[in-house]
Amino acid sequence: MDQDRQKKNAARAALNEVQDGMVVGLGTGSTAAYFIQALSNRVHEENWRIETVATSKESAELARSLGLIVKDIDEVSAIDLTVDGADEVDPKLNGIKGGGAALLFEKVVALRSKKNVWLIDESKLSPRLGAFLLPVEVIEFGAQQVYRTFVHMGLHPRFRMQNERDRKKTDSGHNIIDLDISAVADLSQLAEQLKSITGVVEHGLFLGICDKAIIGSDPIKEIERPQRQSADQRPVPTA
Ligand SMILES: O=C[C@H](O)[C@H](O)[C@H](O)COP(=O)(O)O
Repeated sequence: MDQDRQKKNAARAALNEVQDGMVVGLGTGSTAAYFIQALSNRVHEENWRIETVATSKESAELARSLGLIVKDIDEVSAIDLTVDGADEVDPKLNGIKGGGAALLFEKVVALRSKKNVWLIDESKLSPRLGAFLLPVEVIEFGAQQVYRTFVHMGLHPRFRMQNERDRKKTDSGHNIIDLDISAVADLSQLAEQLKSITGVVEHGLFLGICDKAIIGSDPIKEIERPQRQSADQRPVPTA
C-alpha cells in the first residue's frame, strides 16, 4: 500500500483515541493534515465539543478552515491527546521529528499532553534512529557559530534552505540546521549536549514522549509504550 494511503488509514484509525469533550493537540505535516480533516468530519457528524491546540500556523489555519475550534496553548488547562506525524520511529517509540520545521511547537505541545499518538507509514519505522537527518532549531543570531560547533562535533551540519538564497525560517523566525546523527551511539547524551549549546532552541529528538504509534498498513498495526508517563511525570520542556 502506498505511503499516502497508509497516512490516511492511520489518520482514520486515530479517531478511536478521541472522545467528545477532549482538548486535542494537532500535529503538523501531511499525515497530521489527514488527521485534522478526519477529526473535523467526526466533530461535525457527531456534534462533538472538541477544542484543539495547533503546533504550527499551517495546522491552525487548516483546522480553522475546517470549522474546528483552535485555542492558544495558554488558553487551555490541559491537553488530553496529541496526534502528530513523525519522520523516523524506532521500536521503543523514540523518534525524529521536524521534517516540516515544526519541532519546537510540536515538542512544547507534546510534553504538555496526557497522551501522544504518532501516525506513520511503514517506511518510517527504523531499527535505529539516524536515517533521517536530525533537525535542530537555532536562533538566527550566531547561527553560523552554532553551525561550526556542529562541524566540530562531526555532525555534518547543513542549513535548511527555503530556496537557493534564503534559509528556511520556522514559525518562530528561527533557522533549522539538519545533522547527520547516523554515527552517534548515545542519542540521550546527544540530546543533552544539543540542549546545552547556547543558541540552540530545540532539537527534533523526541525520546520517551510518544505513547502509541499507529502504522497505517493493511492491516493497521499499533505499537504501544508499556508504561505511559502522565504529562506531569514527563521531563519539563527545558530538559
Ligand atoms: O515538523 C514537522 C513534523 O515533525 C512532521 O510531523 C513530520 O515531519 C512528519 O511529516 P509528514 O507527516 O508530512 O511525513
